Order: sequence, then C-alpha cells, then structure tokens
Amino acid sequence: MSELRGKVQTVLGQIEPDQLGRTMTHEHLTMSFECSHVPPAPGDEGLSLAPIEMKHLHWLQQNPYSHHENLLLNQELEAVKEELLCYRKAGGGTIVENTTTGINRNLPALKQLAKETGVHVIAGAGYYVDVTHSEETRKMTVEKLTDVIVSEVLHGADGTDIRCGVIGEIGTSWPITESEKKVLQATAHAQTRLGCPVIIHPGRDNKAPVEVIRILQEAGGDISKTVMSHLDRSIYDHGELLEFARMGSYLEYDLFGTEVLNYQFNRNVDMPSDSQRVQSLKFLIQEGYEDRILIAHDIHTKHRLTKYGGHGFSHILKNIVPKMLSRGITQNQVDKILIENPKRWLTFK
Ligand SMILES: CCC(=O)NCCS(=O)(=O)O
Repeated sequence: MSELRGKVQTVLGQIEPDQLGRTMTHEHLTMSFECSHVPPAPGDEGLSLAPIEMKHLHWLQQNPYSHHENLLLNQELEAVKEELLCYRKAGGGTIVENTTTGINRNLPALKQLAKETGVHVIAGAGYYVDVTHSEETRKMTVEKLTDVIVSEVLHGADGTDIRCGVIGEIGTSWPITESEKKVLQATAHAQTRLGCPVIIHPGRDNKAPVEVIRILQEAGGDISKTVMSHLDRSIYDHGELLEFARMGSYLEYDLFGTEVLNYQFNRNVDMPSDSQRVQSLKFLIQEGYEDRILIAHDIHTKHRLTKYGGHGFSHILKNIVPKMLSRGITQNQVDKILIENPKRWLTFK
C-alpha cells in the first residue's frame, strides 16, 4: 500500500483517475532502438543509410529496423510535440510512455512535452530486454533491482525528481534470460510494495506471454493489474488466446498502424492488418473480455510519425474507432477500451 493509492502518477505529478480521458497505453515519445537493428538484405545496404525520402518510403515501411536513422525517434521532439497537439485536438487525453532503461528514457523531455501540449504523460520504470542490460544491472540481486524500481516510482528516475507512474515496458526475450527473470521477479516485488500498474513486452513467441505471467505469479505479482503487450504479433490462435486471457492480465493490441508483409523480427509471423486487429478485439468482446482490452500504436520509430508519411498518434482515434463502430463494437465498449480500462489499470491500489 502506498501514498499513491487511488491516484494516477504523471510526469507532472499525481492526478485523479477521472482526469485521464482517452488513453493510449503503449507509446514512445522519445527513445532509440539501435539495440534492435536488423541488417539490410543484400543489395539494400545503400537504402539503409540513405536519408528518408518519399521514393524510399515503401521500402522503409517494410524494413523499418534496417534503416539506422529511422531507429532514432529521440531526434524528433519537435515533430512529436506537433503530433501530441493533434492527438489532443482529436480527443486524446493521456499517453503511457513505455520507454525504460536501455532504450534512452528521457524524463525531462517527457515533462516538457506534457507541459507544452497539455497531454498527460505517464512514464515507465524498470528495464528493457536483456541485450540492453548493463553489466551493473546483470550483477544486481532481485532485492536491489526491486529497490531501484520502487525508487523510480516514489522518488524519480535517472537522477531527476520526475517519477514514473507504471512499471514497464519490462522487456523479455525468448527464451527469457536469467537477467530478465530477475527483473520480472523484482517487478512483482515492487508491484506488491506499491500497488502499481505493470506492463510487459513479451518475447516473440506464442509461449512467451504465458511464461512471463507464470514468473510474475510465482513472485507474488498482481496479474489483474498487469498488461501483456504486443498480442498482435504473439498469439494468433483463438483457442490459445482464450487460454491466455483466462490468466487474468489486460490484453493489449498495440501495433495499430503497423501493416507489413514480413515481420522483420520473426519471419514465421504473419503480422495482422488493422482490420484483423479489430476482428480480434471483437472476438475478445464476444468472449466476455471487454473489461480487459487495451489498444495503442506503440510508435517507436520515425517512419510512423506523420512527418514521415506515417499514421501518427491519432490513427486510433481518427480511423480505428470508426472502424470498430462499423464492425458492431458499441460506443460503450469503445469507451471501456479507451477510457475505463486504462483508468482502472493506471490507478494505484
Ligand atoms: C521499444 C519498442 C518495442 O519494443 N516495440 C515492440 C516491437 S515488436 O517486438 O512488437 O515488434
């Protein structure tokens, strides 16, 4: 139980849950993704180093992780500010900014963006995937990792007094590494101390979400206050999806706007289209999970910003919501997904 009980914690301080409004629960406003660079196909080396231009846009959209500059979202604070102003105009209230240690979290920039745009921004505590763990992180005990995470929420992170309002996205690979397992255990322990929301990045395998939840459960985590991200590219089979849903976490479809022929991180995966994502939401609603669904775009590269011909942070509000309504999802269910479910998740217990 903490002093934050009943509140939501933004980078500008605590607010009442009713102030959140429509919320994207998984975005990045500034980060670098160099840890995930994918070497270009033979013959494409030139494209991977070329400046971003209209004539290369299709290649970039299909090969986003092979273009060095595309991975540096942290160079685009001005464009992101413009995007947030549009997001607010489109009816958006809050962004959960999931950048954790390892991919260049920048809390002063988040605070500035929140001040300048009026969008509530909630920052993430903890660590991204193993390849970004420092030697110091790897050597830490679960107890020490827990103390760091708790302190990022209660006192501030990265040498600032800016406090995180969720733990995550906590990064895991497949298979889960020893260092990631310790971070997951620390996450559960910190959650027990704080009563706070947790959000997980699972490894790219259909068994990964279940395995992560088991580790959190064994360490005493509150699964009902935990989000499993990236279900779009993790679990496709409806039977498997229902089995996972029964474990009790929030179910997040957070790659809206990503439409690719080949998913660069796992060629075995057929990345769903936005229409197929909406079908999955409808399926989960029909199965009784409308109180557990969350959605977002997970923007983490330049090419998805409107400045570079991308869909931007307002795509869900402007395009996906009308599509949901046209496919028989009710306004009340849309409001649950965009307002009520995020509010319940983000409020400290
Ligand atoms: C830091 C951004 C991130 O992890 N995004 C997830 C991309 S994917 O693994 O779902 O492709």
